[in-house]
Amino acid sequence: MAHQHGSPVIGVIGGSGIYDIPGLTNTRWETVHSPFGEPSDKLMFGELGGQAMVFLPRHGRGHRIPPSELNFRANIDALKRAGVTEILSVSAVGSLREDLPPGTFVLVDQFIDRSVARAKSFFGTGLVAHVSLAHPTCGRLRAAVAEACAELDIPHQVGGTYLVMEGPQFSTLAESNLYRTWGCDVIGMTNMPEAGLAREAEMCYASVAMVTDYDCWHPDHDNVTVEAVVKVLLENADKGRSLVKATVPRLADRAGPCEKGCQTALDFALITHPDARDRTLASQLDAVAGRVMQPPPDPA
Ligand SMILES: CSC[C@H]1O[C@H](OP(=O)(O)O)[C@H](O)[C@@H]1O
Ligand SMILES: Nc1ncnc2[nH]cnc12
Repeated sequence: MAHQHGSPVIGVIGGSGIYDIPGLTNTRWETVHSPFGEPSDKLMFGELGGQAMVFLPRHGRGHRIPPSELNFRANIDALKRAGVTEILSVSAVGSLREDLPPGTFVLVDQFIDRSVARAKSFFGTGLVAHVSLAHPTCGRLRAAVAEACAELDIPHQVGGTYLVMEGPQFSTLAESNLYRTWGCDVIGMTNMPEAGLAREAEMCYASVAMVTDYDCWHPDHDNVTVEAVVKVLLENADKGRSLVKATVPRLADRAGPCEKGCQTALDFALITHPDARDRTLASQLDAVAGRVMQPPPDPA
């Protein structure tokens, strides 16, 4: 699917509890290959109210893949190849604040990344790039999600800091308390490097964090378990899906590239001289960085 500016294509990455989006029309599951490896699953192409969209279950259908084994690069690269311009991520998170009880949706604007065992960039030796992550999520996309939350009467907070932990074990009490002193709002295991890679791929990225538990710091609540997370997710997954359905049509008439600069993030990011570029890496980056790469010179 080649992308034309003026026709946004929304990609939804569904986290724990969101393995499909019922109600899409003209759907088909398709394998999309990436030079960075295999994405978590096939991509589901479809339409919502006449708006093209693509869905990817982050952990694969059946929740097969743990956070540290997710191929974030393949997932983002595959969505880019599928023509996606804006990514809406839906995730389960623990709350680090009393006033964000289970059932609240936090529209994340910042991350503290404590993940340690993940490939964090598409770029590397032979093609070095540094993009800005000062504002790691897209304000334009977040505003559309906020409007949809208000319309659907979903309890939500616009803005919030998501602490990314490596997992798969949940936090210790000392860690949970530390993250609270850092001013973090919610905790999860997946939004980084996902958001950073979306920025490198010049795609808008917004994160809807659905609070499922109080992690392990709250004296009046049990420590988080998968059972508790799944129970709250089952109560909230329909709201998450409705939110996607209410957000996607709001983006249909947004012509042109994002004014926040997400879709021009690579304009001043590449630092390796064209003559010094690694041809293999450059060719793998055709989808992510093709817009800004001069073809490497032929060897003499
Ligand atoms: C099932 S609890 C832990 C699991 O849930 C979250 O996943 P996602 O962000 O994809 O919804 C969390 O990050 C962990 O991966
Ligand atoms: N408390 C928690 N910590 C990490 N990831 C989570 N996903 C849902 N709840 C979580």
